[in-house]
Amino acid sequence: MGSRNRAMTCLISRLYLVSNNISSSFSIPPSFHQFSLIPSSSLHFTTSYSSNKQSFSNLGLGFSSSFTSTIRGFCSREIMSNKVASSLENLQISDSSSVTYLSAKEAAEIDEILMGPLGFSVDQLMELAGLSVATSIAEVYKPSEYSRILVICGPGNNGGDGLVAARHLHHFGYRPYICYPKRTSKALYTGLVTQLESLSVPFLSLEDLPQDLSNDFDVVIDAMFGFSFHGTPRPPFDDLIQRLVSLHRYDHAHQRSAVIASVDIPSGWHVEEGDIGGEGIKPDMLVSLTAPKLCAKKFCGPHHFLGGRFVPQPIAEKYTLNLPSYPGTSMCVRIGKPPQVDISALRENYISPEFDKDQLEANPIDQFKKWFDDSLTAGLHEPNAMALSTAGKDGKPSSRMVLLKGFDKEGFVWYTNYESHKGHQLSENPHAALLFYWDGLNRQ
Ligand SMILES: NC(=O)C1=CN([C@@H]2O[C@H](COP(=O)(O)OP(=O)(O)OC[C@H]3O[C@@H](n4cnc5c(N)ncnc54)[C@H](O)[C@@H]3O)[C@@H](O)[C@H]2O)[C@H](O)CC1
Ligand SMILES: [K+]
Repeated sequence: MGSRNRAMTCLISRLYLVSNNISSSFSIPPSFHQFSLIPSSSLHFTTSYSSNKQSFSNLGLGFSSSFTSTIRGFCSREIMSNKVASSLENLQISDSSSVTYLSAKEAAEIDEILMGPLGFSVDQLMELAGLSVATSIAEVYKPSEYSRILVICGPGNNGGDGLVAARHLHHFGYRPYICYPKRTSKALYTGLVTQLESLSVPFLSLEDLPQDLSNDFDVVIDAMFGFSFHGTPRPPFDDLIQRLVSLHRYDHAHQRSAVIASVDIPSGWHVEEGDIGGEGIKPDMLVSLTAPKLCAKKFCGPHHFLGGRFVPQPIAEKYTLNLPSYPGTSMCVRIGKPPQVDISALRENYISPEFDKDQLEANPIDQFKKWFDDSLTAGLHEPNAMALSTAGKDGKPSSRMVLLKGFDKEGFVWYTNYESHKGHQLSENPHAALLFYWDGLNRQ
């Protein structure tokens, strides 16, 4: 007990249609082709279950004799197509080839405009930049596997972003360590250091750092230099950059090495030309801020994110910025294609509380209600989404997602058009199956 397999009890495995008169009251609204009024009538299923707990997996549900004829328009085709178009636009813009890249001069100009006529303070922008870095890391590297994070901070604002990111990562459940060898005495920076010290985040000196960073850290955040870097790196950053370069070599020699996440620019790279000699660091993640700089075109790692969700319209217009939209309330958005993955390795090890037959409600609908309430309380996304599987008289099965519209002792209700594929299949063969998948509760 305790494993996902056992906890995932199959609550309803088969629906049984008692009545065959489905076709009796089909009515397709005349405007169907214009308004996509999908539900012209409801298919209403009722249960005929056994109180014997053993028979759960053979639960039989019957077709309701009280056949309701509900018509519910939910979306006009025009609205739908606008929505689809705008999501497709976002997808296209996420293609890195259409995104705007800034020169070092443009990036510095934008900074000046933001902090001049547009009324922002550097503290504000740095806070948002650092939060974007922390959320980007949290999107890809989960604290359960990548808890130990070394943040190497440089002398300028890029270093400040690193200090802010470390604070947020601490609150997200990671264990950050800071290496900040060239500190400035400005109040903004001393404040950031005090905040981290008050959280007992350790500061490591250069001497404290192990030569091989992979032994002690899962992620190294490169917050050494941003868009004001020029020339070749001076000590002690030259050596620190070399340690990150060796991580890449380590990666080839061993199975697992610490991953590198660079803030805005991979440190040591030319801001516009990129890794000129080809001997620089090769980050796994790059979090571009405001808009990617030209060097980001040369970034080949698997995770490119954009952060700094503070660009006002006047700036976007002046620099004709073409950037991906941030989803919902997110502080970061992925640029470009998601990384190629080995599908066979996509597997989570679920650990669930024990669950056995003694805990089951005698009435399967009561059990369903318990679990459905749990999924609502947990705030799961669309807990009423269910896979409906049907097969026509040819026996070929089809599955699709539909939304549960209600349930009671009589059964489960959803709406469909009688002329739909599922409508036809159900009229030919009244057997069907429903499956709910409540991710996050490890239940189906
Ligand atoms: N609008 C935004 O997107 C914001 C971005 N932020 C971050 O700020 C950096 C740019 O910060 P800035 O202070 O201008 O410069 P850097 O951090 O890149 O570094 C300047 C620092 O480095 C020294 N330096 C330059 N070259 C070398 C070298 N070859 N060797 C050693 N040291 C060097 C220089 O003397 C300075 O001391 C941007 O990239 C974002 O990360 C803001 O946080 C918010 C707004
Ligand atoms: K950097």
